Amino acid sequence: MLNVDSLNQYYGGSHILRGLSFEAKLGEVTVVLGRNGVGKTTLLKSLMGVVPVKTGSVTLDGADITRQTPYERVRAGMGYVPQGREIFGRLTVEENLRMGLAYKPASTPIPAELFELFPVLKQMLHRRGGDLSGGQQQQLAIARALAAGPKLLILDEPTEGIQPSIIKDIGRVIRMLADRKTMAIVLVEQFYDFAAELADQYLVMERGEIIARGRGADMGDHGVREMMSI
Ligand SMILES: Nc1ncnc2c1ncn2[C@@H]1O[C@H](COP(=O)(O)OP(=O)(O)OP(=O)(O)O)[C@@H](O)[C@H]1O
Repeated sequence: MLNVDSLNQYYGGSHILRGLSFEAKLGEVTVVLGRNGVGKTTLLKSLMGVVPVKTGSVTLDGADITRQTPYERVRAGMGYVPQGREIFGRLTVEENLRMGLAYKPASTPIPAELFELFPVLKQMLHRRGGDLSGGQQQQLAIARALAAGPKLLILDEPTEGIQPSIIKDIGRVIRMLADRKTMAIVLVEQFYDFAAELADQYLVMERGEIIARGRGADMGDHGVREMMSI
């Protein structure tokens, strides 16, 4: 589904991503772990085309998207939930969801399923995004990314600053989406327990490199929690 090959990324003279290669498969949650500043967000921004890839390639369903704009990537089937959610605070929940359908004809309805996944959004449809709690905003950001029916969903620390009950709800939705086998999911996460519960595959990053990888079920045996806390 998603293939990343020898990806290198720089900010000015700093070498941020160092030859990353991995595959994210349909029906699987690929969790990317690592401490602050190791390059996880930069990796996701590179996958989305928010920062241009220096060298290496990104392939989605066999199509090389390395040089595509973020807009083209959304059209190609990528959905992005950025760190910090980036909800439009002055727009309503409905208008935020419509943003996720921006490239479709204006008459395209908001998929009813989004309200089944996140019932709170239905109740809040006409409220401003900025008036929602952090957890509700996170659910809105995920729903917005799902609106156009992506085949790859990318999430950057969806549990950051969110209360436990909503973290559980978000975890359930991510698992359910993966189990449908119509989507690949790449999840950047620092909350180990949440990551371990969802991971089919894990990657651990350190200073721009993948230093460990394996199946989610083996994270405990492989000492991944300890890698995060050193
Ligand atoms: N726009 C930028 N210009 C220059 N350096 C940057 C920029 N954005 C990030 N960096 C640096 O690149 C490195 C990787 O940052 P990145 O945000 O990708 O890490 P991260 O693993 O996502 O960390 P966090 O969990 O804190 O978000 C850090 O050293 C950071 O200071």
